Amino acid sequence: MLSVEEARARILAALAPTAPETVSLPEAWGRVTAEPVVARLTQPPADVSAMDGYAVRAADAQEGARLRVIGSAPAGRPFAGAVGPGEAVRIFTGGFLPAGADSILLQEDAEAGADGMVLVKETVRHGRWVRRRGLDFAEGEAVIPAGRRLSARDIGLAAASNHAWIAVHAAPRVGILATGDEIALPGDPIPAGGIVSSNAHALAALVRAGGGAPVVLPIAPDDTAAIAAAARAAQGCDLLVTTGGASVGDHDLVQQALGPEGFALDFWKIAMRPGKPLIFGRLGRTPVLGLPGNPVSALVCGVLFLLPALARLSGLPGDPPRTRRAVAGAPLAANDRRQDFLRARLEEAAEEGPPVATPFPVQDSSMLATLARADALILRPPHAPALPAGAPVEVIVLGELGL
Ligand SMILES: Nc1nc2c(c(=O)[nH]1)N[C@H]1C(S)=C(S)[C@@H](COP(=O)(O)OP(=O)(O)OC[C@H]3O[C@@H](n4cnc5c(N)ncnc54)[C@H](O)[C@@H]3O)O[C@H]1N2
Ligand code: MOO
Repeated sequence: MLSVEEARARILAALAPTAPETVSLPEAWGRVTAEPVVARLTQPPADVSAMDGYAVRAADAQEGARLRVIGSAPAGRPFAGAVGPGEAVRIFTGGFLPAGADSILLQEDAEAGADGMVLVKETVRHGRWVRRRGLDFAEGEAVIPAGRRLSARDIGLAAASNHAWIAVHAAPRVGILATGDEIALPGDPIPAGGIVSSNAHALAALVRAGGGAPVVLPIAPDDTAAIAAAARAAQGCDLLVTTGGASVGDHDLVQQALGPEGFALDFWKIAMRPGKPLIFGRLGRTPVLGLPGNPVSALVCGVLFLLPALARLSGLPGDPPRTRRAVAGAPLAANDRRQDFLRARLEEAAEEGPPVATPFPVQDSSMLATLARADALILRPPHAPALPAGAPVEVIVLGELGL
């Protein structure tokens, strides 16, 4: 059995970022830049006022001085002339600083007279309230690097630097194929001995959280021909994810079904719990991630392997999920050779210190309710010794992953 780290490394090594495409700014949020965004202008384009007030020469604007107001410079309508000695120009936030002026007299520090003069009530410091040309960024500057997932802030920056379109990696299309005779879609009639399929829906949501576009395929029964046909249909996807049929039972048919289709197995089985019978390989050009059917196993494998795979396909490195330090809220048993991921509640420490992670007492991999209520997964490395309550542990915080 492979370690979690080795399995993840092999999955990532087999994946390449999707091709770039050009999308409009509102579409670009959450996507990963395929090339740097280079500013097409300098911002601000000129020295501008940061406040409403008067553009003045600081040398003239001593407390008690009276300056002649010779014009006005609102944002978008620069004053054409120049400010000479003893003069001022009425200016508003964002207005271009007129020639000759070097500072702004704040409106609150001035008193306009009916005679076209303005009284300086507070001495003006040279350069005060002037935003220099290029303060924010300069034309030609790479304001956003390639390989960055675009935040709302980045979208604003791209717009300000005069880009209406951005080259990003295509959102990875992930085919999701749930298999099993016993499963039915929520709301559909449930066959005798059947259960409702939760995996496809949960995984589709996880794919969205990871920046991908889920393509949920119809459920395939435990029948090699049906599984093969469904998998063939999904070959246009950047990744095919199956759930169920990954284990050793007579009805666990994913490998049997895909074999004759030319499936090349990379590995099967990982030293982890839940999630041992994970399959990874390639069907033609399409990488295939075969997740176990147990709902918690499928989602935990989704966190550990599918999210990094989505990141890699999206143009990011595909780092493992970030772990944080916590302390055990209950004693933990010694672990065997499989790395364990325990569903746990996470609570702030009573006093200062790391949060407290308390595992749910029953960790059966069919139990979705405990997964939904869990805030975190406690990592228990292979062969970890028993730990008392209060001992330090590493946790993956599920909320941080958007799950
Ligand atoms: N003799 C052994 N039996 C099992 C082993 C083993 O090593 N030796 N491994 C166990 C482990 S661990 C897991 S995990 C499961 C994984 O099995 P499969 O991937 O083959 O999944 P299925 O057998 O098809 O289903 C398992 C379980 O999950 C339910 N299921 C399946 N699909 C869905 C779905 N879309 N939504 C909700 N629930 C689903 C299914 O009804 C089963 O109850 O194998 C163990 N057995
Ligand atoms: O690994 Mo299975 O996923 O333990 O239930």
